[in-house]
Amino acid sequence: MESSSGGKQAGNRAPLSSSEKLLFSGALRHDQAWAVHEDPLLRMSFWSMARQFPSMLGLITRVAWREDPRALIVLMAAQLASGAMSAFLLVATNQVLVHLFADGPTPEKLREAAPALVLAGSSSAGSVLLGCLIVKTEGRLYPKIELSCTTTYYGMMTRVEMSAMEDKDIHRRLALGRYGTDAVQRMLSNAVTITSGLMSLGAAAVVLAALHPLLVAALVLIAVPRWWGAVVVMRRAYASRHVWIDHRRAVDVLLYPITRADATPELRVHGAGRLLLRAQEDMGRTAAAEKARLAGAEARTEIVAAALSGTARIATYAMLWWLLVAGGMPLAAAGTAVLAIRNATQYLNQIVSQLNRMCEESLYLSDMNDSVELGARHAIPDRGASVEGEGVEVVLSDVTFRYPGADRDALQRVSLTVPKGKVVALVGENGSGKSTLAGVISGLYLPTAGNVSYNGVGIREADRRSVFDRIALLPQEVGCWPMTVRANVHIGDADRPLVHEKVEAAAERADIRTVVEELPHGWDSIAVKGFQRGVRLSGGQWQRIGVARALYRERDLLIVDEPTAALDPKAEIDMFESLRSFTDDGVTTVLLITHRLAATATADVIHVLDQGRLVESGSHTDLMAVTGGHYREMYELQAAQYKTASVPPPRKEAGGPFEAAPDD
Ligand SMILES: Nc1ncnc2c1ncn2[C@@H]1O[C@H](COP(=O)(O)OP(=O)(O)OP(=O)(O)O)[C@@H](O)[C@H]1O
Repeated sequence: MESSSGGKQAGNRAPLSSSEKLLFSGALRHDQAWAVHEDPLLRMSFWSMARQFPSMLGLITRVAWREDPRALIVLMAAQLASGAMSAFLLVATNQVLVHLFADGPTPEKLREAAPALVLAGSSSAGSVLLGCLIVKTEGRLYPKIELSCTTTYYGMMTRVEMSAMEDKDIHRRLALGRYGTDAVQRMLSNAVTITSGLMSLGAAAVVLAALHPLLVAALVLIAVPRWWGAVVVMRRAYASRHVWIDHRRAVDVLLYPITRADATPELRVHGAGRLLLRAQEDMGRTAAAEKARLAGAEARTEIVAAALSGTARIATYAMLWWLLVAGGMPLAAAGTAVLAIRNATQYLNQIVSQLNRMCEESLYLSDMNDSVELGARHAIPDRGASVEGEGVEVVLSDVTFRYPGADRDALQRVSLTVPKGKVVALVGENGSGKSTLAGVISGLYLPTAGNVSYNGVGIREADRRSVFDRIALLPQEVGCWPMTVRANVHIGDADRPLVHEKVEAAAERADIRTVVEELPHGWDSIAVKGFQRGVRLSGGQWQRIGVARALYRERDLLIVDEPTAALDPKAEIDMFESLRSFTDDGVTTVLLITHRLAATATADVIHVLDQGRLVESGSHTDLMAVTGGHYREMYELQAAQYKTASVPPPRKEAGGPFEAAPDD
């Protein structure tokens, strides 16, 4: 019955507000892990959850065993003992009641009840101590499990092939695993509570069965409506949460830009802020109405469950009455039965609610296991032949590359050599495949067909770490890490110890040292606003940090993709001169991707790409000699832009402020 109500809730979407229609052309639905699990959770029934419990317990126990077997043993033993304490407490309570309800003078009854009282007190004290031991052991075990899962998961993510990250489905499955790192800890906590609950419930059931077998049946009758109510309410809570989360996140999406400094001018000048505020009010009202409707439904379910359970309870007390009067049950046994039923109902509620949560967490944990396995299948191999020798020569033979899911090749049968100690330029129109080719040359992408070799070692046979170890990258978009400016340079060679003098030298060559040293906190400035010592660097300054990072790395092949896009003209000229000088040692190679053809003119070799094909190669002079050639055409187009002899005069408007003085 619970699954059907869950399904009904899933269909109960809050009505669309006019703001959602205006801004999102419908409801803004998120593509997140919880959204992926929405339907499975809503379909899950209590019985399917109960059936899954042993396998979930197995899953979590294996993780805990791997991290700290001793803590796991202590935890399990403490739980068993805690269940035993519950049983002792009930039995002792029963004995106390037997003695108190017996005939005879009160002092004597109390004396006889004393051993049972001591047992009851010891059991309670034992339960408390065991509870403390459980808390302490959990505190020892949980962080270890979380740390290990986090390290495993993020470690896997850093080793996955780029092409797997580019594959939408693989990336989505990999990314889903992120939620499992927290889930594992919560799941263990759920498992602990459920196991303790089951132990205590078992103890209560044994005591009830010993008092009278019918009492166990009565317990089930009392409990079933409560379980039903709890599960229905929880299913609705899921549905409500998902409706509400989408809404709330949509509101967050709207409100977030208001807090951002870079959005401020448009918000104020264009009135965008008022539009966003109106939208959040509008959507907030819709969400509130939906929540109120769900709260009403929950109240009705509670009433039905309480009425059914209450009726069963009355019937149980009537049965106890009958057993007392006609069946010869002692009053003490009836008292114990009432206590056992009350305790058992509490344990049941606890088990249902924790089981429900555990099922949700288990979906995230199995996502994490799935993504770690998937990541291992797509991991960059960490063994193979090492790339030896001074400098590196890269040879591409008939390389074709297609991005996962793309319907055409980004590179088609490209063959070229990137020789040692030279400046090699890659040019071509937007989308012609330059960055893709740089990705293939750097070993980030494996060719779909053809081969790439480094000093004669093929990419498929090479130990990729030794390929990466030969390369320094300066990508189009420099990574802006939320750490100090110093660390932002050092991250270029993160496997080696930080050497501040080297950081300074690299910054000097990248012409950013003075800028950094003039910051209020110098090299200790955090390169993101919003933190203490935080600073905001400009686009051009970040580009120079990127250059410093690549220089700090000091490797044989420096790949620079559009290094000057954010630089002013003087900095651009300096940058190209500086790049050229790196090859002076005759070993370092610079692979330069740029649209500024004035810079490529001094390159040793220029490769021209067009729609993924290599169409021309040679020096500037060679390529300019090709009549109707791609390179020559592009070069002449750019050169023409700078011949600015004929800047158009301002438009004449009668009486306007820029009207030229009439010729006399
Ligand atoms: N991650 C990706 N997934 C799918 N297709 C991609 C991806 N990156 C690039 N492409 C496609 O591959 C082709 C080559 O893109 P690439 O970025 O290599 O061109 P480019 O010459 O560097 O362009 P630009 O000068 O604009 O930087 C383009 O058609 C582009 O749409």
